[in-house]
Amino acid sequence: MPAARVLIDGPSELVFDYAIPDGLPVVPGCRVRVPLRNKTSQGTVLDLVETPGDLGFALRPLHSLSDPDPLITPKLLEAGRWIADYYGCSIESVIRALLPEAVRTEDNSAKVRKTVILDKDPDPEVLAKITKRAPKQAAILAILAHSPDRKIALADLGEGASASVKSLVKQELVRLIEEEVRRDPEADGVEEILPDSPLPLNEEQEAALAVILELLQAPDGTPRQPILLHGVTGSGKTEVYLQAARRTLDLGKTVLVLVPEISLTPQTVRRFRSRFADIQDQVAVLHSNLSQGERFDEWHRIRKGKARIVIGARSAVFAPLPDLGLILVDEEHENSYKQDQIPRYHGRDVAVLRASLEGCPIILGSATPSLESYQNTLEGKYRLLRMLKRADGQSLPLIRVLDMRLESKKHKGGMAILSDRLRVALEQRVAKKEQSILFLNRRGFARSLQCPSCGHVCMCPHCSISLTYHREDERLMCHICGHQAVVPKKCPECRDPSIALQGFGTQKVEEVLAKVLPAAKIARIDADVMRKKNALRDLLNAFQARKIDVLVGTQMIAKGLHFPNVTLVGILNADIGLHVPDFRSGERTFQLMTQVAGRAGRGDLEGEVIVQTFTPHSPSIQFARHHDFDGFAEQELEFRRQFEFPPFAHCAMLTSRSTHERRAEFTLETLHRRLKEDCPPGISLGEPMPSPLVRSHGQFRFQLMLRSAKARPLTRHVQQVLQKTTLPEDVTVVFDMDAWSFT
Ligand SMILES: Nc1ncnc2c1ncn2[C@@H]1O[C@H](COP(=O)(O)OP(=O)(O)OP(=O)(O)O)[C@@H](O)[C@H]1O
Ligand SMILES: [Zn+2]
Ligand SMILES: [Zn+2]
Repeated sequence: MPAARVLIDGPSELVFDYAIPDGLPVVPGCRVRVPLRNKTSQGTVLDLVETPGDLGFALRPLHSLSDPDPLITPKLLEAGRWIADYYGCSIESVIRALLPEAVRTEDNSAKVRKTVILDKDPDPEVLAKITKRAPKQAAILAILAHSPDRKIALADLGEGASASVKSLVKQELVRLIEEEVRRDPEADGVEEILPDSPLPLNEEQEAALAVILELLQAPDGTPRQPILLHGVTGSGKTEVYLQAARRTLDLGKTVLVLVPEISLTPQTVRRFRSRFADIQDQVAVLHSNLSQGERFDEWHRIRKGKARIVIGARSAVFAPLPDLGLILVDEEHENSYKQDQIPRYHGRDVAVLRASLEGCPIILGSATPSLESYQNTLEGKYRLLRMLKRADGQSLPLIRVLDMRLESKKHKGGMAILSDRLRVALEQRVAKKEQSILFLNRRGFARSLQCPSCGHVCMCPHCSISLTYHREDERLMCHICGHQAVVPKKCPECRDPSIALQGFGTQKVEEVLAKVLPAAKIARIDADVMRKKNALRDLLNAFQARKIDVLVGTQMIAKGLHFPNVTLVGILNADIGLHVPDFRSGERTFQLMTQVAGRAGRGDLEGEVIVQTFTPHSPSIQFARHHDFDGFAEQELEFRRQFEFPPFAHCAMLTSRSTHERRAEFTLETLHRRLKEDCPPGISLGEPMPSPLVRSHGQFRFQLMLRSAKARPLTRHVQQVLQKTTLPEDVTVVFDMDAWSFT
């Protein structure tokens, strides 16, 4: 007799076996009610297990199914197990991600309303009788006959109608049912959706779509290689996604679209809504502002196959779509796909896994592919498709790199925010009624030491990343190998004593602009604006309507914006991101520059990009300037190979945190010592050291980097050590596999 192995809801991760009552169709993924001590609890069936006959006691039977169908499909459950194993987290934490809170709690049960339905008109004779004897009932019949779909909510018939309806039901003239109503997140109708139709594709798009269609139509069970679609900014990737999605729906299958963050990609979402305006009720957009009730309804609409296109950020990778036919991952290089809380999965990587389990094609698209995905194409794991021309026939914008060391001299040692060149370019645009966007690079934080006159940055001699400045003890430290140096009194390069920290914010930029461009309308997008509901959308709409001349923002607005009247894009401090202690800093700078530059010249007008930097010769800036992804990738991959960084190794972070500095440090040192004992071959263990952000939210943080060509042995080794180590109560230890953040 198989028993059900049930994971009980709740933080304690209890797992018990229960006997299955006869005839109850229990399968893995089902939600069940079970007896626990003297109460009833809910849980999720993880597995069916054979119990030995001589257990010596009888297993308690489970009570019932909470839902007639398994809420987690076998494939999603399998993906869940993979995540737990790969990222070293508990299956309970993964189940929480698979089944959102809103779906697990029973209080959010579907909203139903009583609805009266008229299936056929009553005989004229019968009707005549009713009209005479019961005019109220006759009136209800008349209303129904004229209602859309010949049905109406009981509540809409007004008070006191239920007795009449009851009587009509008794006479079998109408039916009364309980109908589920959708809590429609778009019901407030804030945005009008204008339908649009497919564009005739150009040659490159046609070729890309043909490959995707071939995979779509391949017989079930054919292995399908993931596709990396490298298309330059404005090459029309979205159009390819839209047409591939339509074909998938035509085949009777469903489509999952992952975007970096819904609030940051309003234009992409709007294009999907417009293209599928004819089947608007089949489109589900999962964003973080959904109420619990709305989330519950959308989730069930998806599971029942009513919503056949799902657009969402990383957690949508678990959307319970039946018959999944296609997965699209837009801007696959974006680091927001990595979840920064347990379970710390990477949405793109889980999407690739899910596609392989579901046997469906997956397209990873980007103008600046991640080196991980690109390396996978070089190794033949993924297939590379390219679109190197802009869809509208325009050329890629001209990029000018401005050496800010010269500007700084002009401003007598002070930091120039706006070069003369950029200021003049802005003035010209304002005069011509063309629009400009200015980006301020705020990735990481300016903790590296950079000389304002020559641009020199203090680097680690062993790791080729910048050293981090620690104010507390006036030291520079490498966050990979632990190398330490004293803060130089003069720039080692040019002897300038004003070597200093740099950093300014969007607000400061707005102030400066207001002074130099008094006639211009200037608006700013930053974290403050993002916190207000609809503020971003309203701002972008105003920009679209040309009510704003200059838009200032951080790179968080760089994604997917398409404004034909923008002819100038400025990047104020292109190299700040280069000097954060992160081996991906060069890659991020290249991506940022390319993406941001791609916002210029997207209409009939030609675009210009001005990049201000203290390190004009840095390779990421030069390759971006020449729109040379391959050149950049070749050089950067060589560096990663030499220093054993991803994609040539998996890189994990172990972090300890506590309000108690010594205890956090001591804990990590203990773990380090234990990790060192019988460390499996192939794992390279870094040294424990303070995190770059050594104090955050009142907690002290220490970190340790681990690298390994193979992921599993690393995760297992760390898990084993963690399991046999008792941590002090006030210390939290976090393990992050394939880490994307090193601060
Ligand atoms: N075949 C086509 N013919 C004409 N215009 C097209 C075609 N395909 C796309 N476009 C238009 O070109 C512009 C850029 O396309 P799209 O935004 O899809 O590019 P993208 O590759 O997704 O860009 P990005 O990566 O920069 O966000 C859009 O205005 C789109 O409507
Ligand atoms: Zn210098
Ligand atoms: Zn180092």
